[in-house]
Amino acid sequence: MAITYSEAIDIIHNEAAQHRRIFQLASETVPLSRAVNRITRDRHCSSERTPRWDTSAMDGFAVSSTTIQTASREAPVVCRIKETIAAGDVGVTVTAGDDQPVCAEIMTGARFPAISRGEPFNCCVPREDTVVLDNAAGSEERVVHILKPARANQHRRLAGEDFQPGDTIIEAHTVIKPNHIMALASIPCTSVDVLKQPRIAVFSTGSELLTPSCDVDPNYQLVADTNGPYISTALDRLGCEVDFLGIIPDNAAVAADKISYHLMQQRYDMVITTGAVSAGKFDFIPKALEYLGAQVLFHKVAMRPGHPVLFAKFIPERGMRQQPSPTPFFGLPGNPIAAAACLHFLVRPYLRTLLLQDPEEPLLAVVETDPNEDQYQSINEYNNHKVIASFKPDKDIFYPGTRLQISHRSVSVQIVRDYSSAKIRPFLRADCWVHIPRGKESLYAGDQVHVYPMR
Ligand SMILES: Nc1nc2c(c(=O)[nH]1)N[C@H]1C(S)=C(S)[C@@H](COP(=O)(O)OP(=O)(O)OC[C@H]3O[C@@H](n4cnc5c(N)ncnc54)[C@H](O)[C@@H]3O)O[C@H]1N2
Ligand code: MOO
Repeated sequence: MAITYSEAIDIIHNEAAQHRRIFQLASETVPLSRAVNRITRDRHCSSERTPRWDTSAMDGFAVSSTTIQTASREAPVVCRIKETIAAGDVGVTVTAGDDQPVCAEIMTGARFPAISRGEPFNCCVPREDTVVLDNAAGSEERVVHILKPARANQHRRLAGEDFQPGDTIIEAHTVIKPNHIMALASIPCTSVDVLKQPRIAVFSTGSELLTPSCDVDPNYQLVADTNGPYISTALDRLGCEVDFLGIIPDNAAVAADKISYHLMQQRYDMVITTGAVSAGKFDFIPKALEYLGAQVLFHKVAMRPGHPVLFAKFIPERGMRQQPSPTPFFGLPGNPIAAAACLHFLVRPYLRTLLLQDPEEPLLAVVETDPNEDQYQSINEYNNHKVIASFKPDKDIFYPGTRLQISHRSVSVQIVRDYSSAKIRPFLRADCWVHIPRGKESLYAGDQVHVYPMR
């Protein structure tokens, strides 16, 4: 008897919550270059102001805006160039002259110079608004004709206008994205303490699956393994350390042996298989779990696709080297889109709870008809709203969809056409999942639904 999707989620949260302390305590320090997609253990704040000094935003000349306020093409203000300052140079003080205004040639990002006396340098005139004259014969000093006035602080980046000491760069327990890496590097930080990465063993099952090395006998209808690569790469993108451990043939004892070998090694925090969980003669996963003494937490969930999914835990044998905690096991269904849906809506919630993340927040979207699909447009009209799909209200449904338009207020979505849990072509067009909760019998154009982007 299948349990409901929300019952399944409760069981999953409950199990994952029992293990999350291990992940929190077993954090590690990684260089910034390997931190993307990992989860911070602590909040990171800037300890410095950035930029550390006032710097120039343009290549040009640091001057006092007062000195050049009358500058024009017809009557340029002529300044002596006393210094040339590159980004990264130490701070300099320009000696003021008695007869003629002075300035410093300054590059983008270079620190603004001080001046020994008089009006401070408070702006940069871009090189394009000046004419530099060659050295006069026998003179070391160059001069520049400033052709335009400038406001105070023009092209000048003030110290601390980016980060101030104490500004939060990233909160604790947050997934590190490339923009965090940029900000962390700027403060500067070279390594981060992150939560332990879940290590996951993935197997495909089925004697019909092609292995990369096998010779194809034309008498057999062999199937390419799509779940192994999909599940492994999707988990990798979620920040897990994944080992794809190959294909298990249709044999419960072989499966039990393979899984038990890895459980004994205590290398993995989770085991995932795809296939062999429904009602067929060769659906051996439940039998293999029995051999291994696993505790089945649920088998079959009222969801589509993914109905035959199985969740269990391996209880460690007494007397193992270190007494580990139970290892969770997900037996995802073999149909590729069912495996993908179960990964998103069952395995991911487990991992989020484990890694101290809140449940994924869906987007709210309006369902639209697909103008190329006339099948539903002629039938089932109700209040002028076209019926997009009808279903038995006894399960949660997850359709692959395509997001059409995002404005600041709404997203609209189309269900992909020709959907089937065994067909890969419609899934190729999808960029999100649409969740239709249990209890709904028809989906009308204009209905609001929850949408989960595929990443
Ligand atoms: N009598 C019943 N039959 C089926 C039921 C049911 O409740 N009663 N459930 C159906 C549903 S829903 C699904 S989903 C599938 C899932 O079955 P299994 O998890 O047992 O998967 P298999 O039978 O091993 O394979 C199903 C299908 O998927 C292909 N497959 C399997 N693994 C892979 C892979 N790694 N890459 C690509 N394709 C794979 C396999 O060749 C089969 O075609 O069961 C329904 N049947
Ligand atoms: O999980 Mo099955 O679709 O519902 O193929």
